[in-house]
Amino acid sequence: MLRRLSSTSIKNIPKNSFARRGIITKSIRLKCAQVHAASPHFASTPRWASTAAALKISESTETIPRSTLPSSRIDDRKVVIGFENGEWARFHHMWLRDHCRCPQCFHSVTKQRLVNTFEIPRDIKPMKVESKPEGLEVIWPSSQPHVSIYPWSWLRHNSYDPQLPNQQSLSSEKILWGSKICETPPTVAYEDVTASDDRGLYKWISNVDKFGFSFVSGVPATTEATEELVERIGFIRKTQYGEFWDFTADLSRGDTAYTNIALGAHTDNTYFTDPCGLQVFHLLSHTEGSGGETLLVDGFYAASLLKELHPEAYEVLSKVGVPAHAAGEMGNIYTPTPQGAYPVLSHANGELTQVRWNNDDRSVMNRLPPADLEAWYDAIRLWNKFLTSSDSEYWVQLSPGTVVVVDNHRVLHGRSAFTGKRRMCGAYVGVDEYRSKLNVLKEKFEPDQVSLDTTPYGSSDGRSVWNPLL
Ligand SMILES: C[N+](C)(C)CCCC[C@H](N)C(=O)O
Ligand SMILES: O=C(O)CCC(=O)C(=O)O
Repeated sequence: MLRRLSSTSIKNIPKNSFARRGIITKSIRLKCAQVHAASPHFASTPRWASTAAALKISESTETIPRSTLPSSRIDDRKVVIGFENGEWARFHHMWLRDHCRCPQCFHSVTKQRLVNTFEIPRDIKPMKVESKPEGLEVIWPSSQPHVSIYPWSWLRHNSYDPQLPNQQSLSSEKILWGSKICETPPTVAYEDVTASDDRGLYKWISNVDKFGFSFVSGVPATTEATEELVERIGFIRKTQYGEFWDFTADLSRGDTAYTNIALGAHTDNTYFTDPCGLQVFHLLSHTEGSGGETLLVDGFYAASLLKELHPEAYEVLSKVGVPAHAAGEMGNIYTPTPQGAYPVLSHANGELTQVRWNNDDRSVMNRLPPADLEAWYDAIRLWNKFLTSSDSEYWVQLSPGTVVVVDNHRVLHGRSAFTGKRRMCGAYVGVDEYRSKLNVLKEKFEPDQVSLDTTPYGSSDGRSVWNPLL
């Protein structure tokens, strides 16, 4: 959830002035601090609060005695854990047995479940539970002889009844940006990204995770070096345009990218069920002409402004599916499955997770109830207004040696028209390959507390079976 904490609601801002020049707004997760340059559009410069809200579950009616270990007791269908700080959580017996991660129940190398969930009696109940230093020990009934141990930090992280606060958030903060990002664009040097210790690679991918894009400077202006760089993130995603592309304005493929016309801010692959995660561009040369500037727009930033100032339009863009196609070559007609199922703004758990927008590739809007049609067009007009505002647009002239990688689920890209001979190369990487690499590098450089707490007795290969991502 991206929220801004401020003493002045943004709603006091005049309806049509949406520029938040220079705001860099971080998502609010467990802590929030806002950095912003007061915008002339603000009726009054809001004081951004910074707060680290740590709420305590005070639902418990029990006063659980403080002790060096959490308390544990068996209820009729759940085990109740009383943590040292007074918080408590309950876990169903069935859930505990299903989540045993001893070597018999969970493959310690493949990290796959071995226990047969469906042979666990629905009314299974522990014979005994005991609080041990390494975690909750559960002794299951002799009819189902088994002893399980659940690390305390893992139980707390996975609490669901209730879900305890302050669990280390596994999703990282997002820094939303407008045109002022041009002052400090996220950049990592090629020599760092290609260093064998992967620290620079982690910095690069972390930039993408945080900002939705990042440059790499000092890259040899060759397809070979660029391809190798992309593959440090993950294998290249092959599409109807090939694998690693080296393209120019020759219409060699049935898409306007292979022309010299201007392309408005868009995300690629809206015609795929699963649009690529990353898109990499490296301008190798541009001679005998001009133009061809690259446009980047933070779709999450634009969406956050739309949500604040035109919540009804935000709602429409979050609900109405948009059909799309790629049909520029006789050998294929791509449409997502199901066609028209995916809105401009997708959400999960109430959070904006993906922007899908390419008005050029949009097919016929033939599923809208007639009464909603004008509202949808009004919504995309507002959306376009936010995307194309000088406050949102970040124009940058790429040059040989500078690679840009873009999170195609968040940042829109485009280009200005150009003349002359322009050669661009790059590739797609799947969203899961990108996120997997980020997970692996986080595990290496910034391991989460649960993994740290449990690795001593939860891993055979350096990856804890209690890793909270599993
Ligand atoms: C392969 N390369 C990136 C050069 C061009 C791909 C065309 C992308 C298409 N216009 C879309 O919006 O998905
Ligand atoms: O040529 C460019 O700079 C970008 C082309 C483009 O938008 C694309 O290939 O998706």
